[in-house]
Amino acid sequence: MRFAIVGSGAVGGYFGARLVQAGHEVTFLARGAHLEALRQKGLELRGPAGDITVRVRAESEATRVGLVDVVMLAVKTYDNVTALPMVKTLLSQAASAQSPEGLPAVLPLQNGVDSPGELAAVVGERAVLGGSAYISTAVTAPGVITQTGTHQRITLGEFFGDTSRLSPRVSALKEALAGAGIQVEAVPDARVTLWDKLIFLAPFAGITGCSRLPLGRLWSVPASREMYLAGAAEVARVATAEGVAITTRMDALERTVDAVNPEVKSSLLVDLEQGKPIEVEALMGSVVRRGRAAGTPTPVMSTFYGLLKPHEHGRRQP
Ligand SMILES: NC(=O)C1=CN([C@@H]2O[C@H](COP(=O)(O)OP(=O)(O)OC[C@H]3O[C@@H](n4cnc5c(N)ncnc54)[C@H](OP(=O)(O)O)[C@@H]3O)[C@@H](O)[C@H]2O)C=CC1
Ligand SMILES: CC(C)(CO)C(=O)C(=O)O
Repeated sequence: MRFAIVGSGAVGGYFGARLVQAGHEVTFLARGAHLEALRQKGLELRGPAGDITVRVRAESEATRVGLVDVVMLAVKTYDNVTALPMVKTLLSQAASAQSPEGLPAVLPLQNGVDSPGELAAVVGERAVLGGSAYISTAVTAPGVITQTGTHQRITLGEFFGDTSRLSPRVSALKEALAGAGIQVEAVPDARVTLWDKLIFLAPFAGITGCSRLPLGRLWSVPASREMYLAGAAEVARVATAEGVAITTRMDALERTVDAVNPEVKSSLLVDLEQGKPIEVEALMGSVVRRGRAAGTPTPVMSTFYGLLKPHEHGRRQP
């Protein structure tokens, strides 16, 4: 398959490199020193399974890519404003070459539940899938992506249209990903998995970000634990109010958090500590706005939102 990766950082770079290794035709859209490193030295993956370097095709301009079957969108959500026009260019180049399965398509791998809608506003619903990444990676130097732990998984499915069954294009993409050694789960309705992840992640990012503490210090304090669970219940109620058949059960969520390494910080807290912009809109703002629209109160998530919003741009100028 022909892939373009828009945002070749921690997530896009990792999964893109696995696809290159499996023989797929992959173009990495990147910028700055990372782009130069990808061109000069290739993409280096460091991790528990060993270190590898793959030679890659890296571009800064979407117009130079040519025909693709799948675009993976993996910039931070606050960079969608510059990334979505690139996705539009990539898909419009391939629009006349629609396959019987319904490709080309775009697979967002971002956190939160807003990305498919934001994409659809730019490229139309038909091309848009829903996806989530479960991995812990970071760009640790230009051209270098370091993985912590061994988990790496993509969940994908349809987000618009017929979400009652696995679509042919989801099945085709699942095969390509699985063939590249990526753990992959294909689901009929990606809205469910995106919301299930947000129920866990939004209050986790909120409480660790506001307290500047890793999970373990919070989870052992009953008042903090209650606050996390109240936030999670708010996100779950908003999902239900939107008609999404979430699968998260609160007792199971508690067990999930029990099992998380107590030293783990949310990526939002890591970004805050490093003075980087944070995905406060995609994680907290989205829940607050959607709750308001559905008439579902979100007092805990609104508190996280109000406390984190001033840090939205980090040290970057808005
Ligand atoms: N990292 C992880 O372990 C996980 C991340 N996620 C989610 O995945 C998404 C991506 O996160 P992550 O991979 O960590 O982010 P990164 O910052 O590591 O990677 C994003 C990359 O996209 C680049 N980029 C942004 N805008 C453009 C543009 N217009 N043109 C070219 N390149 C661009 C960035 O460049 P620059 O550095 O110059 O800004 C950066 O290299 C987020 O929504 C995150 O929440 C989900 C699960 C796990
Ligand atoms: C929960 C965690 C740390 C898992 O990698 C995550 O996805 C995030 O904080 O963004």
